[in-house]
Amino acid sequence: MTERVLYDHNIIKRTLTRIAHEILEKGVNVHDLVLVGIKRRGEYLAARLQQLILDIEGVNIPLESLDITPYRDDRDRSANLIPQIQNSFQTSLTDKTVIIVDDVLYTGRTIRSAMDAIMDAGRPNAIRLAVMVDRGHRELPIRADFIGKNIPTSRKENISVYLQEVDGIDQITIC
Ligand SMILES: O=P(O)(O)OC[C@H]1O[C@H](OP(=O)(O)OP(=O)(O)O)[C@H](O)[C@@H]1O
Ligand SMILES: O=c1cc[nH]c(=O)[nH]1
Repeated sequence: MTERVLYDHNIIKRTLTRIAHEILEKGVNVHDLVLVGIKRRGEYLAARLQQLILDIEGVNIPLESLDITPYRDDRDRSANLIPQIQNSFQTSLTDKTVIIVDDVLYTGRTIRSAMDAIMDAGRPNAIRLAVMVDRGHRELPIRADFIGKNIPTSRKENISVYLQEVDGIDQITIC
């Protein structure tokens, strides 16, 4: 199938700026926020949000990245991988408002894994979710609090979020 560009660099930039403002408008104390970007592209989106919030509010919010692999529901459960991740956050998440950041929200399984990893590391006051694209087809009762673009898809379609830091270009495509 042909790959079609839906959104370019300018729209991605504008969308992230809007999400940064929405996060700040939510009424939480900006000093209680922690961003957790899901590897791999969520990590870079979270870093961009961190910079935007610094530009807007003058506050440098802690940024963490998370590899959810040990928490996947299709992992080999005989391998005892979970303890390795328990101390992987530099920032204490207890009593914080943790904002998980990812590029695409689909079945919701990645976010379920991320929430388990976060809960194993501490007891946040709240966990919120920011995604660049919500493509639907949830298999779990998970929704995003901050959504860049809602892109209705069929299961056969594929959404790709390309980022400068990883792919050398910013664009969102469907194929
Ligand atoms: O809601 P879900 O069904 O869990 O899907 C969303 C996840 O799928 C993609 O990651 P993928 O597993 O393809 O790995 P990648 O980040 O390396 O692209 C995407 O980056 C999200 O993290
Ligand atoms: O736990 C997970 C995470 C992502 N994808 C899955 O299928 N399971």
